[in-house]
Amino acid sequence: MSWSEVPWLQRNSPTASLVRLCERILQSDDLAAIIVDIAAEFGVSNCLLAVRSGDWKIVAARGDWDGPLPSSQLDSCIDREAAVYQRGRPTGGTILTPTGSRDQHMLLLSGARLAADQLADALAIARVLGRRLDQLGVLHAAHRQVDRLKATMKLARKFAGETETQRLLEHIATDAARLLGSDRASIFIWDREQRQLVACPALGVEGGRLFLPDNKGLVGDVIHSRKPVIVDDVYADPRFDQGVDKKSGYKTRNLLCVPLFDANDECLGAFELINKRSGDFSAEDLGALEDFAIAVATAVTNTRELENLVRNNSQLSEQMKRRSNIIGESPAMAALRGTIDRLAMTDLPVLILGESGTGKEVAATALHHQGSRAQRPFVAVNCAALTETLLESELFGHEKGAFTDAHAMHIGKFELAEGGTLFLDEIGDMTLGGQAKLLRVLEQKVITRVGGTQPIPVNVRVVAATNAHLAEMVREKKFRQDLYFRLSVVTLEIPPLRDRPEDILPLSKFFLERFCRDANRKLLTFSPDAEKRLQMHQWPGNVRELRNLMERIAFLAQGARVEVDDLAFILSPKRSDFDDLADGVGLMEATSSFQSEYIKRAVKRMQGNMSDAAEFLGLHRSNLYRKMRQLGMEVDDVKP
Ligand SMILES: Nc1ncnc2c1ncn2[C@@H]1O[C@H](COP(=O)(O)OP(=O)(O)OP(=O)(O)O)[C@@H](O)[C@H]1O
Repeated sequence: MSWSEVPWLQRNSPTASLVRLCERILQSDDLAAIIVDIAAEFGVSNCLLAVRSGDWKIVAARGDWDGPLPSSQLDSCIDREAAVYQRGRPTGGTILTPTGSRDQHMLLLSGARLAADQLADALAIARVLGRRLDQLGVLHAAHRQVDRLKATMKLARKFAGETETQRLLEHIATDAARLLGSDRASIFIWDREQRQLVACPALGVEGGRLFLPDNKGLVGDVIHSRKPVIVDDVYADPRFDQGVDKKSGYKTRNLLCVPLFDANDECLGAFELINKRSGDFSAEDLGALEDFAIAVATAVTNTRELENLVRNNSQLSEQMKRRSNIIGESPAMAALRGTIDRLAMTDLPVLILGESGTGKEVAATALHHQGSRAQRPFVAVNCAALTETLLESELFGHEKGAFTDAHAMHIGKFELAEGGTLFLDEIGDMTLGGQAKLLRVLEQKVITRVGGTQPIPVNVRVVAATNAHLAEMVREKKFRQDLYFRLSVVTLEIPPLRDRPEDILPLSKFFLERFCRDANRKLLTFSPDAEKRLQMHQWPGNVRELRNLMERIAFLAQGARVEVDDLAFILSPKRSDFDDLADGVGLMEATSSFQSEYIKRAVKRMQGNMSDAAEFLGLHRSNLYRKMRQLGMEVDDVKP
C-alpha cells in the first residue's frame, strides 16, 4: 500500500485534510506560511502564534488580532496545558491552545464560523506545530552555532597574525562584543604572582588597563571556581564589584563571564561580555563565548610566548653587545678597536690570532655587533671539540636517518647562522678532511646536510680564530694553504696580556665591578699594593685568568678593599710568576733571580722610565741603580 492509499487520506475521510495539513507543517520551515495554512484549514480570519518570553509576543500572524493579547488566559492555558474555546468576541468564536513547544508557544484562532467542536482538531494541529517549532529551534540554533564557529575561526586566523598581547586583546574584545551582540567585552589576565587580574581593554579607564585583586568580584569567582557565570541583574548579585563601574563611569546591567584555559588546562584568566544589546545573555551565548574563548586562549598564549622570546632575544643580544665591549687602554687594544670599526661593515673573512684567553671571541662578537649583521645570529663552534664526522654534521646538519644515531633532522650551524656570523674557534684543530669540506662550502656558499641531496644556499660571514701558529702549520702541511688564504683575508693579532700591562687595571676594575654586582655587594677597590701585585703578574691564562680571579675575589674577599694578601692567596707563586725560575738553586740565587726579573718587569711596565720604575718599586732612583749594579744588571738590559 502506498501513502496515498491510506484510508485517512481518502477524499471522503473526515481526517484527510487535517493529516495533509500535519504533513505540510512538518515539512515547512516558513512559519508565516504555516499560520496562513492553519487559518485556511479552520476557516478563520485570524490565526496567531505567540510565545511567552517574559511577556507574550506575536511570532507569526494571519489577520489582525483585535485588541491586546489575553495574557492571563494564555498563561493559564500554558500552565494547565489545556486548550479553551470561547464565544462572544465580536469576530465570533476563539480557540486558545498550547503547542507543547519547549519555548512555550500558544496558537490562537478566531473567526465568525469557528465552532466549539473544532477545539480537538485545533489542539492536535497545535501539538504538531509545537513539535515542528522545537525541530526548527534546534535547527536554527545549529545554524547559528555553525555561523558563529565560522566567524570565530575567521577571527582566530586574524588573531594568529597578531604579535602584541595588548593589541590582540583589544581586537578580541571588539570582535567578541560585535559577534555576540553585547555592548562591551573585557579580557582579564590572571597575574598569579601579584594576585591580581589585569583587565584589558578597560574602556573608560586611563591607560586602558585596570588592576583588580584576584579574589574580588564575579571575575574572581569565575577564575577560582573555573566555572562560567551568567548574571541578569548584576546589582542584585552580592558578588558583583561595583567599584569597577564607579571607576569607569559605565553602568553594567547584565554580564556573561567564562574562564580562559591554556592547552595544559591552566586558568589564564577570564573573558567577560557586558550588557547584551537585547535582553539577557542566554545559554546559547555562553556556548558561543566558550568556543570563542578557546581561540582567544590559544592566541594569548602564542603572543605571550612570542613576546617573551622577543624580550629574551633582545636581552640576550644586549648582553652579547655588552660582552663584546673591548676593554683596555693599551695601544694594541686601541688599534684593535679601530680595525674592528673598519672591518665590521664589510663581509671580509677575518682570522683572529692570539694565545688562549686573550679575547679572540670578544673581538669576533664585536665584529658581529658593530656590523650590518648585528640583528642576525652569532653562532660559535669550537672545532677542537669535534671529531671529523661530528664536525660535518655540526656545521652542515644532517637529515633524519643519515646515520645510526640520526633519529631526527638536525639543522647545522651554517644554517643557524644564516644572515649572521659563524665563529669557528680553534680552527687550527680541524682535521684535514674537515678543512676540505669547509673550504668547499666557503667557495660555493652552499651546504648539503649529511645524508641529504638538496643544496642549501648560505649567507654567512665567517670569522675564525686560533691560538696555534697557523702559518707554521701550513708550512708543515698540517693546515691547508688554500683554506688559510681564504680565512685570513684579514688577520687580527691579539697580544698576550703580559705584553699590554696598561690593560690590567682597567680589565680588573671592569670585571670586579661586574662580579660585585652579581654577588650583590658594594663595589670593592684595590689597595695600591694590590694594584702593583696585579701588574707584576705574568697572566699566563691572559684575560680569562684575570676575569676568573676577579670573580673569586668578588665572592671571597672579606674587606671593603682588595689587599695584596687577597691576591697572594690566589696568585700563588707556584702557579705563575716563578714557574720560569730554575729549580734546585739556592735561596740567595733564587732571590737574586727574582729581584732581577721583578726589576725588569717594573721598568717594562713604566715603559723604560727609570724614575717611575723606582717609584713603583718603592726605591729612590739612585738606590734602584745601585741594586741593579749589585745584581749585575745593565740599564740597557732592562729597557724595553
Ligand atoms: N678586551 C677585553 N675586554 C673585556 N673582556 C675581555 C677582553 N678580552 C677578554 N675578555 C674576557 O676574557 C674571557 C676570555 O676571552 P675569550 O673567550 O674571548 O678569549 P679567547 O681568546 O677566545 O680564548 P680561547 O682561545 O681559549 O677560546 C672572556 O670572559 C672575555 O669576555
